[in-house]
Amino acid sequence: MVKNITVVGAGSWGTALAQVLCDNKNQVMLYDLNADIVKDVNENHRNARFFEEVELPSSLRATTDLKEALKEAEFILLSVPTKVIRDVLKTINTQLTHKVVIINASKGIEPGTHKRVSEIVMEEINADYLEAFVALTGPSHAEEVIQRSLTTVTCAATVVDRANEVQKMFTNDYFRVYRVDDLIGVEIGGSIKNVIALAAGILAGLGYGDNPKAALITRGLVEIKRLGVAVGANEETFSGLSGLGDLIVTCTSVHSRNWQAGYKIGNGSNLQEALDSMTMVVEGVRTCQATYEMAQALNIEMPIVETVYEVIFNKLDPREAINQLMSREMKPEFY
Ligand SMILES: NC(=O)C1=CN([C@@H]2O[C@H](COP(=O)(O)OP(=O)(O)OC[C@H]3O[C@@H](n4cnc5c(N)ncnc54)[C@H](O)[C@@H]3O)[C@@H](O)[C@H]2O)C=CC1
Ligand SMILES: O=C(CO)COP(=O)(O)O
Repeated sequence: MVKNITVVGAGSWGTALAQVLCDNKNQVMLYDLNADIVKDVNENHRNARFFEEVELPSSLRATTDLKEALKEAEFILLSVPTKVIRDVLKTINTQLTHKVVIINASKGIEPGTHKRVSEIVMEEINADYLEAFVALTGPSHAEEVIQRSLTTVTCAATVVDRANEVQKMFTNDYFRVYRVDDLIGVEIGGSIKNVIALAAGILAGLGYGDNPKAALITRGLVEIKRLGVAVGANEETFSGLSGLGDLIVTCTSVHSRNWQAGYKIGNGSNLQEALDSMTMVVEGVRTCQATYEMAQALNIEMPIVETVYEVIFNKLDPREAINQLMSREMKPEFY
């Protein structure tokens, strides 16, 4: 059955997911503050800011008018940087006149509050208008999804039936959605992998090869799992698409914005220079702050996250950072 979906954020991820939904014959409206993007989608069936060569489905519409965008929406798909999510939700809340399902595709944890996006949604959207929350996450770079290249992700929901529905809405011959009953786990895995991806980029920028990359992915996953289990996630979730899967793709792909920012830092830029040279959001920076705070507050050992924090926020020299990690006290691999 045709669904009516409003995608909030016409960046690279929102646009790629909107195309999947259009391919599946849904009615899709993109909402963005950027009037040039909206005009480009409506007039040229393109979003040249992010995908120069791609012709988008002609059924895809876009608007800068949030009220208009929400009028018919049964589902709202969030794909804006997590830094703006709370404010965007506050505005959405003032405009809603009917119940919606909110699907979140953004990845991050809020510094200070340590809230996941599902928790921010519950705080900001009037419960009378929120039918369910669904997280959609996994190894999926927009640059490949927009080419309709094979991709698998997973979803987790506050209402099981809605996870089934979202699976059906998105799944087709190139995009396959699993489901998992662990909202905390998928949100933690999808967010903290970006911090480890910054580290992977730093290593590459310093000229290191595959051995430390494999070590970083493996030990990074241990840290993500430690924190995740401490805040109520199931350990098994981290072996899945939202955990290991997303960690692999973000630590190994040149498409990754977090990897790219890390690479510039490894190459000698400071954080600000690295961010200034990027046009897209680098979520790992804010999530590094949040994860570092959580690790301190919960007394959880996260040496890689702490090291990334020292490099990006306190200007610790990346080579010295690696020396410190490599010379930590010897211990068993599992304890
Ligand atoms: N790009 C990717 O391959 C993937 C991205 N994600 C996540 O999706 C989220 C968005 O990422 P990208 O699409 O890469 O970001 P992006 O930087 O490409 O686009 C963000 C879009 O949000 C819009 N925006 C910013 N503030 C807004 C507001 N207040 N109201 C409406 N629109 C606003 C911007 O104009 C821009 O078009 C991030 O959390 C990212 O981690 C998740 C999976 C894949
Ligand atoms: O989450 C992503 C891939 O699954 C996107 O990661 P980047 O934001 O680092 O590009």
